Amino acid sequence: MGYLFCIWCTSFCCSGATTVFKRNAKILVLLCLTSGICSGIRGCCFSIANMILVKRMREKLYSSLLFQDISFFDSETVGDLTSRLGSDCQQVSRVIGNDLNMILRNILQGTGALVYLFILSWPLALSTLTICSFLATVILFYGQYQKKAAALTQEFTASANEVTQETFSLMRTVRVYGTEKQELGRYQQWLKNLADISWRQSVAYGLWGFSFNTLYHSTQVIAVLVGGASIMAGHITAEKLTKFILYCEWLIYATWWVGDNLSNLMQSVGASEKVFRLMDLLPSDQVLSKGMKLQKLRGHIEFVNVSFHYSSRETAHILQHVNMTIYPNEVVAIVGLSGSGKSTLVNLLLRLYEPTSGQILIDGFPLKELDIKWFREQIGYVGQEPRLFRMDVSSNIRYGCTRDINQEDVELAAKQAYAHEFISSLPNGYQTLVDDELLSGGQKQRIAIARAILRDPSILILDEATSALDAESEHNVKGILRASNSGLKKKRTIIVIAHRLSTIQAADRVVVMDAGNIVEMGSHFELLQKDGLYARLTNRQAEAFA
Ligand SMILES: Nc1ncnc2c1ncn2[C@@H]1O[C@H](COP(=O)(O)OP(=O)(O)OP(=O)(O)O)[C@@H](O)[C@H]1O
Repeated sequence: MGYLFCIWCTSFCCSGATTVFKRNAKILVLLCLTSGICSGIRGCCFSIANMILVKRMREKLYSSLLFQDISFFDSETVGDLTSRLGSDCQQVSRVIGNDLNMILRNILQGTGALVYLFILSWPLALSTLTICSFLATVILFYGQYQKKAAALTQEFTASANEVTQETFSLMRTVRVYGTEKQELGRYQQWLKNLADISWRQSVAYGLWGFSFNTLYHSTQVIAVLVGGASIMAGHITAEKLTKFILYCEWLIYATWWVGDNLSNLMQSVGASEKVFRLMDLLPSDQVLSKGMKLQKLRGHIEFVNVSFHYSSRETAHILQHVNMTIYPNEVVAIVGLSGSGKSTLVNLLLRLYEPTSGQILIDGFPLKELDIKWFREQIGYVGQEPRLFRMDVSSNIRYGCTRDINQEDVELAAKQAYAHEFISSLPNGYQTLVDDELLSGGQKQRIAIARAILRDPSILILDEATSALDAESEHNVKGILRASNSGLKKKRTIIVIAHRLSTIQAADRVVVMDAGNIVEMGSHFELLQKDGLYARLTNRQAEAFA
C-alpha cells in the first residue's frame, strides 16, 4: 500500500495535470485490485499447502512410529509421542501457512525497495543497508535463541501431557488413594517450567523490539542528516529524499517482518526437530515381511541356549542359557515366581525382542529367517491384561484375523471362549460398542481368548489369560487347552503361563522358571515327587486355599 500511496502522492503533487492524475488514479485502483487478488491467492495456496503438509507429516510420523521395535516403546512415553503427533505437527503447519508465506513476501518487497533505494541515492542506500545488516545479525541470534526455547517448550509440553494422560487413565487409582492434589502439583511443576521459558522469551522479544526500534529510527536520522546535507549541496532533490524515506521505511519494516517470522520459523524448527528425527527412523525388522514362509507350521519350538537382557537394563540378565523344546500339539505350562522371565520367554518367541545370544528354532528353522508377519498370523496370543479397542464386540473378536471368516465363526469362537452368553446379554449383542472401561477383567479376557481362537492358530500362547476368570469360567475355558474337548478345528501347540494349579495340571508338561533359568521340567506329578521349587509353589497355593 505504501508503494501505491507513493505513486499517487507523487503524481498528484508534482504533475498537477488532470490527465496524468486520472491515469495514475486508474493504475492505483488496478494495483489495489491486483494486490488484493494476489494476496488472496497467495493465502489460499499456502493454506492448502499447509493442510496437505500437516496431513502427510502426521501420516508419515504415525506410520514411522507404528513400525518401530517394541523396545522403542519401552523408552518413549505415550504422552510424548501423542504430543509430537499433535502440537508439534501443528507448529510446523504454522510455519508453512503463515511464516514462510510472510517471509517470502517480505523478502520480495524488501529486495524491491533496496534496488529502488540504490537507484535513488547509493550513499544513503549503503548506510541503510549497513543498518539492515545489523538488524539481520540481531535476527540471527534471536532466531537461534527462539529455536532452543521452542525445543524446551515442546519437551515441557510433552511432559505436561504425559502427566495428564497418566492421571486420567489411572483416575480410579488416583481417586482411591486421594492423590488429586499431588497430581495437580506434578502438572503445576511442568506448567511452571513452561512459564519460566515464556518469561525468558518475552524478555528476549523485548530486547529484539528495542534493537529494531533503535535501528529503525537511526535510518530516519541518517536519512534526514545525510539527505539534508545532500539537498543543501544540490546532490539530490527534496522529492527524492521524500521517496527515499518512504522506501527506507518499507525496507526496514520488511526486514522486521522477516526477522519476526524467521524467529517463529526457528521456533518451529526447534519444535519439529524431534518430529523429523522420529520420521527418519527406519522400520524395524520385526515388522518387515521378508524371509521364509513354511508350507505348514507344525508348532515345534526350540530355545537353544537363549540368553536375554532388555536394552534399557543391560545389567539385568533376564534369561540365561535357556534350553527347551516344545513338541507339536503339546500343551506346556510355564510356571515360576513373579519376575522369573516367563513373559519374556514368550516375547522372544513372538519376536518382539531378539535374544542377546542363542537362537529360537521353529520347525527346525531359525525364527529370524522366517517371514515374521506370516509367522505371527499362525499364532494366537492372549496377554496378561488384554485391552479392547473402542469398536463393537464382533470387530474386537475379528481384530487382526486374516482368515476368511463370517459372523458364525465369530460366534463359534466366542462360544468356545465362554463369552457368547455375556455378549448376547449386552444391549446390542455382538454389535455393542465396547472399550477398555466398559467390561470386567474376566469378560475382556474371554473376548481376547475368542480373538485368539478365531485365528485357528498353530501355536496358542496364553500369558495368564485366565487370571481374571472365576473358577467356573476358568474350568470351562480350560477346555481350549484340549483341542479334542473344545471341538476346535485343529490341534495346536499351546504354551500357557499360569499361576493356578488347575490350569497347570491340564498341561502335558510343566516348565519351572527361577531368576531367568529353567530349573525343573516334567509332568505335574513328576515335579511333585521331585519336591523342588514346583512342589513348594504348589503346596503354598494349596495352603492358601485351605
Ligand atoms: N520392557 C521391559 N524393560 C525392562 N525390563 C523389563 C521389561 N519387561 C520386563 N522386564 C523385567 O524383566 C524381568 C522378567 O519379567 P517378566 O515379565 O518376563 O516376568 P514374569 O515371570 O512373566 O513375571 P509375572 O509372573 O509377574 O508376569 C522382570 O524383572 C521385569 O522387571
